[in-house]
Amino acid sequence: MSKLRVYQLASEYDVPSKEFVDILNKHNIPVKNHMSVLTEQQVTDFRKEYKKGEDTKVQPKAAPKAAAPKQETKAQKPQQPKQESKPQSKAQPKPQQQERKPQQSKPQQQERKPQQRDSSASQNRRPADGQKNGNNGQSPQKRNTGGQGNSGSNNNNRPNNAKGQTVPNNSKPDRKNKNQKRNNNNNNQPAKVRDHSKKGKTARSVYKKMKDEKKTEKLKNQVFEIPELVTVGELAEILDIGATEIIKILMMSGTMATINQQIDYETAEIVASELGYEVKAVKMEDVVTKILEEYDEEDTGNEVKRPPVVTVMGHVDHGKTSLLDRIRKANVTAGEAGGITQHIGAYTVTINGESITFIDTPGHEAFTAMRSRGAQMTDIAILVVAADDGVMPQTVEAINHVKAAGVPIIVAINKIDKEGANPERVKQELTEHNLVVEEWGGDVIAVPVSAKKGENIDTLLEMVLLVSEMGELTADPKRAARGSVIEAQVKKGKGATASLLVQQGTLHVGDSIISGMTYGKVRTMIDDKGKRIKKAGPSTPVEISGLSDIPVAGDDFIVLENEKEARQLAEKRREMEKDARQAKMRLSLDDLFTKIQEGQIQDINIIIKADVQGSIEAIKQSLEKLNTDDVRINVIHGAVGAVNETDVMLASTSNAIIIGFNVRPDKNALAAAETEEVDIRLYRVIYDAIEDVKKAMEGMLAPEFVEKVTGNAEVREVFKIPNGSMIAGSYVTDGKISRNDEVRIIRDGIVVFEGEISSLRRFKDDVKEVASGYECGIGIDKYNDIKLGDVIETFVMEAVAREL
Ligand SMILES: Nc1nc2c(ncn2[C@@H]2O[C@H](COP(=O)(O)OP(=O)(O)OP(=O)(O)O)[C@@H](O)[C@H]2O)c(=O)[nH]1
Repeated sequence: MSKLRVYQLASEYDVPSKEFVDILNKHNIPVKNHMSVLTEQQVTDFRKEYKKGEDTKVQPKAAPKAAAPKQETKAQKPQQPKQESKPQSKAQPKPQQQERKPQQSKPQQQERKPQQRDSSASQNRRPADGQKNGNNGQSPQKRNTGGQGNSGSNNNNRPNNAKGQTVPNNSKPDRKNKNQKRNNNNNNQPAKVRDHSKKGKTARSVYKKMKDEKKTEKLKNQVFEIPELVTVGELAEILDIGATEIIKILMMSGTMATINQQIDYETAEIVASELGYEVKAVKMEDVVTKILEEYDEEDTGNEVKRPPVVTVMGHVDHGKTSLLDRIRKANVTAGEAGGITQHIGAYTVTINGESITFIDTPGHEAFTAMRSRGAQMTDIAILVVAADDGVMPQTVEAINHVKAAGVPIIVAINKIDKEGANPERVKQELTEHNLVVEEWGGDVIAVPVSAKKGENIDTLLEMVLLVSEMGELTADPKRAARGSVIEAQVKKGKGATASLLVQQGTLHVGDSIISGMTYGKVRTMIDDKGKRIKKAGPSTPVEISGLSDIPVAGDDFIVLENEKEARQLAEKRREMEKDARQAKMRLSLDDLFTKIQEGQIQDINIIIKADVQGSIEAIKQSLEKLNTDDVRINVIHGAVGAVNETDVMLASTSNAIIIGFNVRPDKNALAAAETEEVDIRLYRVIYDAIEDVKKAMEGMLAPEFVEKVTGNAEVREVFKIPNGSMIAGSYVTDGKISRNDEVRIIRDGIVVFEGEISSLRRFKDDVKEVASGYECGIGIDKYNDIKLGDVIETFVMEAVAREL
C-alpha cells in the first residue's frame, strides 16, 4: 500500500542505508540512494530472495547474539545464509540492538558514525515519538497527535492560539515519554515499541489525544503546498507541527538536520507522508515565470513617455569619457544647485525639459557583457568617432555589437576642433560598415562635436531625444518596479549596494526585490546627485542598499510582495539560471544541420577573425553565397586579430559561431568559449572553412580529424646554429612539446607558420619531449624567421567519429 523507501527497508534489517543500497543493487533492484522508493514487487522479491539466503550483509541481524562482537564481524558475512531466513522478513525489533554492536565494530569507520548516530538517535528520541504516537504503531497519526501542533507552535511561532494552548500539555507528556522510552529502549525497536505507550495514558492525555486526532484528521484532508526547497522550520510551519517531529523523522532516515537546514521537496514529501500528510510541490519556477510573464503582458494602459537610456561607444581614445564628462558637467551646473554628482553607474541629464539617462561605463565590452546576462538597458548608442582618426577596429566592433543588439546608433564625430579633423572622411568610412548618414541619403544621424570644447553637445542631445521620440519609449510608472543592475559593490557602512536602472514601474524604499540570486528590501535609495530619494520612476538610475549580497551587473531585478518570497525566488532562480545556461541553445557546426532540420534556426550568425582584412571579406562573401531559402548566414562581426573574449561574448549573446582564419584564440577567449560553450573553428585555408559550413548546413559535416593542442612554448631567445638554421630558446608554458607533434608559430595571435619540428633539445641532448615548466631549444623545419615573444604551439590531429 504505502511505498517503502530504501532506508525503511534497511532499518528493518538494521543495515546502514548506504550499504543497503549496494545490497539492493546486488539483488538487481536499481536504487540510487536511501530515499529511493521501492515498489511492492521489489520489496516482495527482495524478501523472498533474501530468504533464500543469499550472500548479503543483511544477515547480521539474525546473526548470533552478540557474544563476541569483534570477531563476529568478519565471520558474519559468510554465515548469513543459514540464519536469516525466517525472522528477517518482518523486521525484528529486538535483536537489533545487539546487532548494532557488531556492526559498529565493522571496519568501515565512516559508515559507522552515521550508523551510530542513527541508532542512538532513534534510541533516544524515537521512543518519545513512539510513545506519543505509538498506540497502534501507525506512525503518521500518532505522531501528529502527540507532536503535532504543539511542539510546532512551540518551536516556531505562536500565532495560533489554539495550538499555543496545547503546548504545555504536550510538552509534559513528551518528557514522560522520554523516560518511558529509555525504559523501552532496551528491548525496543521504535516502530513496535509504540504500542507500549498506551499504558501511561491518563484520562487527560487521552482526551487531548482525541482532540489532536480530530485536528489531525482535518489537516490530513488538506493538501499542503511545499516549495521545492524548504527549511525544516518552514516545513514544520506549513504542516503546523513541531520541527522536532521532522528532525526525528529525518534522523530515522539517516539525515541529521537542524531547524534551519534546507531539504528538498522529495525529502519533505517523505517526511510529510510519514506524518500522514498529503503534500504537493509548488514550483518556484512556475511562480517566477508567472511573475515575469504577468509583467510582460501587454500594456496596462497607463504607459507614459520615459527618458531614453544611452550608452557611449567607440575606439580607444576617441573621446568617450570626455564626452560623458562634458555632458554630465554641463548638466550639473545647469541642474539642481549644490548637487554633488555621485558615481552610481549612470546619470540623468535634462535638456529642453526632457531627461536622458547615460550609462557611465563606455565601451561595447561592458555593453555586451551586460547583454550576455540579459540586460537590455540601452535604447540608443552614441558611437564616438574621432574626426582626426576615423573609423578604427574598435569602432567596427562597437558597430557590430550594437547592431547585434538591434539598438539605433547616433554618431558623434568628435574632436572637430582638432587640426586634421576630417568629418567627411569619417562619414565615408562609416558607409563601408553600412552606416549611411542622413545627408548622404541614409538614416544615420551624425553630429560633429568637440567634447573638449563643448561644441555641439546640445545638438547631439537633441538628436538623442529625436531618436528616442521615434522609438516611442514608454513605461507605466504605477507598476511595481523592474529593471537591471548597472553595477554593485560593498560600501562602508552600507553593506551591499547596487546601482539599478529602473526600467519599468516605480521603485520605492521598502520594496522587496530580487536580483538574480540576491534579494532584500530597499533600505536606502540615492539618485545620481547623491540625494536621498524615496521613489524612482522609469529610466532612473539609483543606488540602493539593503540587499543580501552583491548582485551581478546585467542581472535584472524585480519587486515582489515580501522579502520571504523574494528570498525563495532568489534561491529558485539560482537553479533556474544554472539550468538555463546549460540548456541555452548553443550553435555549433556539429549540430547545425539537426537544428536547421528541426527548424530551430533560420539564421546562422558568424563572427570572423582573420589575419588580414582581405580574408574576412573573402570568407564573408563565400559564406553568404551559401544562403538558402530556409537558412541565412549573417556575418555579424569580422575583424583582424586574435579571437578575444569580447568576440566570444558577442558570439554567446548572438548565438554565433566564430571562424578564425590564421589566428588563434587568446587564453581568456578560450576560457570564455568553454564556459559559454561557444564553437570556435580555426582554419588555415579559406576553402576548408567554407566547406565545413556548407557541409554542416547539409548535414554532411564529417571531418575525420580534430586538432588537439598538446603544448605551448614561449620563445625567449633566438639563436643561429652553425648550419644556418634558427633555434628558438623556449620555455614550455603548458602541456608538453613533443618532437613528433605538428607545430605552428603564433605571433600576436596570428599564425605565421605551420609545419614540423626539426630539432628538440634540452641543453645538448636531443629529447623526445619537454614538459611544462622547462626550457628547451626548438628548431622548426623550413622556417627561419622565429622572433622573440613568438608562441610555439604543438598539436596532433586526432581521429574522431562525428555524429550529427
Ligand atoms: N582636441 C580634442 N581632444 C579631445 C576631444 N575629446 C577628447 N579628447 C582627448 O582625447 C583623449 C582621449 O579622450 P578620452 O575621453 O579619454 O577617450 P576615450 O575614448 O574615453 O578613451 P578610452 O577610455 O581609453 O577608450 C584625451 O586626451 C582627451 O582630452 C575633443 O573633442 N577635442
